[in-house]
Amino acid sequence: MSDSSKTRLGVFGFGCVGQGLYNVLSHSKGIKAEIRKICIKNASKKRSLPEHYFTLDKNELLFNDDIDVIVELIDDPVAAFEIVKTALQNGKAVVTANKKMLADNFEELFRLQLSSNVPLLYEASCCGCIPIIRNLEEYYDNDQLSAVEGVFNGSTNYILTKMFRENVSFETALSEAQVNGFAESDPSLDIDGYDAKYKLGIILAHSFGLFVKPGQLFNYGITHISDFDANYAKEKGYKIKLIAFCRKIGNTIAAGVLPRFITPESKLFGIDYEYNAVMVESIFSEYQYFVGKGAGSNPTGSAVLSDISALTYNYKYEYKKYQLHENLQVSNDFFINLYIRYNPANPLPPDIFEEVHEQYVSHNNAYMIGSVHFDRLVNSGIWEREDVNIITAAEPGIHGAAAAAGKSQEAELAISNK
Ligand SMILES: NC(=O)C1=CN([C@@H]2O[C@H](COP(=O)(O)OP(=O)(O)OC[C@H]3O[C@@H](n4cnc5c(N)ncnc54)[C@H](OP(=O)(O)O)[C@@H]3O)[C@@H](O)[C@H]2O)C=CC1
Ligand SMILES: N[C@@H](CC=O)C(=O)O
Repeated sequence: MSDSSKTRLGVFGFGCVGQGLYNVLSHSKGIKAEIRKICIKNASKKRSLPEHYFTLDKNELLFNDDIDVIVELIDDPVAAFEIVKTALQNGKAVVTANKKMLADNFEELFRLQLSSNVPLLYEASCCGCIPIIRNLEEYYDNDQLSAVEGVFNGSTNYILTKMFRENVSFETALSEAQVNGFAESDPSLDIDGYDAKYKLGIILAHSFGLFVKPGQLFNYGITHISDFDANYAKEKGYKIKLIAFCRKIGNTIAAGVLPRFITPESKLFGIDYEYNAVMVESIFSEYQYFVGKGAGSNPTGSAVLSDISALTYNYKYEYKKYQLHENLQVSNDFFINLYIRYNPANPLPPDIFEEVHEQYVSHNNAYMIGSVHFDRLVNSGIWEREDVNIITAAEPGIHGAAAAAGKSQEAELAISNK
């Protein structure tokens, strides 16, 4: 017999996260919730729960009066969007972990929450069990944020840690990330920086009130990192981590996903394996760091459970930064310090660097480090070249055109004063 005082859950998906949710829920004492039905895709898979839990028919959950909350944990973003939309339209609150589905349809889902007055929660979609979205919504509701950045993808961090700390090959480390359930079903989403970008899109809405399509943000992954790049990092005492960043510069937000050299002094240096970290920089509270497992069955299941619990006290996102109506926009009109390694037989376009701080040329490899206008980088297409790798310098020096103009004026003055 079921207890009618419990929140009744209809769960889509019983893979890594779905099973994590089941496990965490069955060990949680405080929460009054029970799984009523689980919709899966493949009838032939062996399941760890009795058969009566499962169905292949989504309508058995979506149009079931005995189900209060839909928990969407599938790996198909298109099917997930239909499920989430139908649930909200039919008055069922939704919890999801699906960052691609959210990022692709964010504004529509925001408007659907308003028109249906039904909550959609998605803490698990960003950085596993780190409670970043609710903190951005609640704790930082009045503090003015200047930047949010960090390690937003567990698989790439796991792969880079394995490569750097244990000398494991990229391929072996990736297959371990897959076996552990960290990687997406299509792992190119992880290693090419798309997954981190989807999370960045969600974080942009809760940090700066912006709804940005994934196509508006530049992402560059970790697949181009060569032995030469790894040795360069090791000689300097650096690690390499995939970093998602957004930084307010005047009325624009500089944002993107790129690998970055991390110095031992950085708080991100010790964030290894599947751990994620989010640095929040704000005017009044200054720097704060959130650290936790960014992927995996139980950590992600616990973030999903936390949202289910939040629904029991009628929590919903208010999109407080969006309500501020600040005149902000994401733009590539900013400067950033980059390391660009290339084959000296195929030189870089001459105008790619604004200023060169360091350069090296040998028979097979060359690199330059210096300040690059981000829009010029994006439009150059050099990021498509097989011989090129791009890593943000240890001091990213992200700044706007005004600061750059000020700097060159200063330089001119310094020269004329000599
Ligand atoms: N793994 C992780 O660490 C994290 C994952 N996420 C996100 O959580 C979601 C789930 O990931 P994960 O558990 O790893 O994925 P898995 O591949 O482990 O599991 C996917 C599940 O979805 C089911 N499924 C797929 N399509 C449908 C459909 N159309 N209808 C019903 N069920 C369907 C599959 O069914 P069947 O079992 O029959 O094949 C399977 O049970 C993804 O959006 C992912 O990005 C978020 C944070 C962390
Ligand atoms: N594939 C993702 C899973 C969690 O979001 C990752 O590796 O971070």
